[in-house]
Amino acid sequence: MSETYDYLFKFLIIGSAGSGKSCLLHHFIESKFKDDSSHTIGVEFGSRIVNVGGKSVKLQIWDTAGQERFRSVTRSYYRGAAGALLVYDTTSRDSFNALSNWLNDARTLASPNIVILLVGNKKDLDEARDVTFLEASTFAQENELIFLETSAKTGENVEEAFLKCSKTILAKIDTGELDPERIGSGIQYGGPALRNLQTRQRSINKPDCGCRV
Ligand SMILES: Nc1nc2c(ncn2[C@@H]2O[C@H](COP(=O)(O)OP(=O)(O)OP(=O)(O)O)[C@@H](O)[C@H]2O)c(=O)[nH]1
Repeated sequence: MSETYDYLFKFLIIGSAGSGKSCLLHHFIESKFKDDSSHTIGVEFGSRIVNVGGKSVKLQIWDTAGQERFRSVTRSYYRGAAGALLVYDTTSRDSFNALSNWLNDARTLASPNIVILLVGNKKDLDEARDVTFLEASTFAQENELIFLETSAKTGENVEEAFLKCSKTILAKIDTGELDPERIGSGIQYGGPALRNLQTRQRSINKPDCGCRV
């Protein structure tokens, strides 16, 4: 069955091992907590169509391994991402301290206009909290990131994280700050918009691939 959507966005989930990236993806796709999650080997993939401000958007999401030994593999998936969830664990200062490195990788290896949402996960473990909301929101402000705390266990703010990132990308398309037609933008048109684009491409004698992610 063919899927119809207005846009397709390539998303990444990055951050330290054990911060809950796979559980966030699983909750977003399956609406439940993955309680037997083990370390990701390389990358995993999920996709879902969401409605954002009246537009249907297919999110193509790459969940990357946080372990250092997979860094060279995971880095190769950064290219052409439109959005990223940069995840730390609110109960782990080490995962918070590592954010600058992850951010640097995302900004240098993915699209320069990538929209990044900082996610403080494991919000449900408040008694074990090691990073305050205030210091993380200060970090987010200093680095021009959107910020949310989530729990992949209870599902709190999981949907919101993906939707907020998508909404920001759509707003940037509307203002012209992001150009879906730029190769490597991490954005594709779907449905009628894609057909129009392909017709235009054919008329100027370019290959009809429609693939811009
Ligand atoms: N209490 C609680 N535990 C969580 C939450 N999210 C993940 N976990 C647990 O944290 C551990 C690591 O979760 P994963 O999703 O596998 O972590 P990851 O970031 O994908 O790890 P890597 O694949 O190694 O990079 C698992 O034992 C999860 O059950 C959460 O929101 N709350």
